[in-house]
Amino acid sequence: MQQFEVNFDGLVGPTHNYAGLSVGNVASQSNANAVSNPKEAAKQGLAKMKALADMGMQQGVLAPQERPDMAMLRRLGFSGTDAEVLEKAAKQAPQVFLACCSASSMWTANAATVSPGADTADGKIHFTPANLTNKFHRSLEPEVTGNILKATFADTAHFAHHKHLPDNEHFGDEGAANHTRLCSQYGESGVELFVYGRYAFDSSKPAPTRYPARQTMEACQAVARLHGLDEQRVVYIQQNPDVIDQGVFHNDVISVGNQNVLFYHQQAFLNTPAVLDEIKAKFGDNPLHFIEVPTSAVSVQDAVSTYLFNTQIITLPEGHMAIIAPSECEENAAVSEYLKTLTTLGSPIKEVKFFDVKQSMRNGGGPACLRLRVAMNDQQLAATNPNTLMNNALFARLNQWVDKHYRDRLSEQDLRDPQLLIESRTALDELTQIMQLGSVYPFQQG
Ligand SMILES: N=C(N)NCCC[C@H](NC(=O)CCC(=O)O)C(=O)O
Repeated sequence: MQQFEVNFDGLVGPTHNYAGLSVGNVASQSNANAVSNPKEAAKQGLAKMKALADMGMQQGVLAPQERPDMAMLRRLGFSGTDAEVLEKAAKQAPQVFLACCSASSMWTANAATVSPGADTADGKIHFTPANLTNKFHRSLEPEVTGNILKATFADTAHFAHHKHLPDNEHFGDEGAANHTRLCSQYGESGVELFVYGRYAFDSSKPAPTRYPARQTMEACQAVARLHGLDEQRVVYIQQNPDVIDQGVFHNDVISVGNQNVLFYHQQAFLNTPAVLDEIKAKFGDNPLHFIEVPTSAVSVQDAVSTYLFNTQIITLPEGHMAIIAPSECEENAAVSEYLKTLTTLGSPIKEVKFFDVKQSMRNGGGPACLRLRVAMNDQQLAATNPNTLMNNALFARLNQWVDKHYRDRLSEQDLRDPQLLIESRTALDELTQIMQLGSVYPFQQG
């Protein structure tokens, strides 16, 4: 039986824009009100997906969500025709309106936490959509995320879907962005690392003071329980509150792992030596590589501005690993210098490949934010909706679809245009046919 890690990247939605919605996310805040280019954003994402597929990787696509979120605007009391709802919301509550327009579901590292069958009690792949409670615009995602995941991984013989955790900050959950799995081979049982920023029910514990900790310890434990994980193969790690206060709003901004490699910044975690000891003990005797990047080589500030750790570490069919980095890493002297030495350290990482995902980076989303990892075997892959898997035909079809429906310029003013809502729904309706997802969107159900 063959084993793979399949990356499911989020397709950028037609309303991709910069609204400064994420307090604690430096890029989001500093690009507030910049003019976006949804067409370019979607194409940058598709180019990355195609490049990985061309490297021999299994690559999937997750559909974007319906925005503006008309159901939410109506739930919040804006009434009338669709055009009237948009107009009233934009005028009376501009920040609420902008939140309901965000294309943030593109960052599928926050779509869900996924545990492969090798780790779960029943041998199925388990999915729990993230509730994303800390940011209103992101809290709009989990229901439809669940629909899209079920349409992509429909076969209940292989896949188990849970409801997202309670919509409350006590169970704040940001999905795979705070979850890493270490293993020797993808099909063998691994050690799952759950990283949290604070304790919800114990205020005596350390917590950041400037920016929010989005993920709680209690949420991590709930997901591990739901997925039927063995506690002897789970490590709960507290993120260093000082780095959250410097803009590390998710663990995947300061640490990333793949198979037997954990790549992390010196300041990423609290009590690092104890954390590493626990990982080693639970991982067992097979070789394990900890690559710690010292502050003297790369500052936390450079890590945040270049997204050195929001890289994808992938195992190529040839057997060695490559690191997929945003082009910002190449443009920063300290980080590009570090990456040159990284491939000579004797670890499995032998290659660095740079990608331009600037449209996403300006909102604080690097290559790793754009993908959800699902480790699976060939039977599970065969049970996955084949129309979501990247190949030459799907790449060409999705590029055509983007060309037909997406704008190349979007400002705050444009978001209230009722025509944009019609364009977006027309595009998504067609997409559900291309990807054979069924009626996953509220506008298709009402
Ligand atoms: N690190 C990972 N895995 N994901 C990155 C998510 C970026 C996203 N940005 C935003 O939602 C900005 C939207 C705006 O400001 O318009 C967020 O902060 O949740």
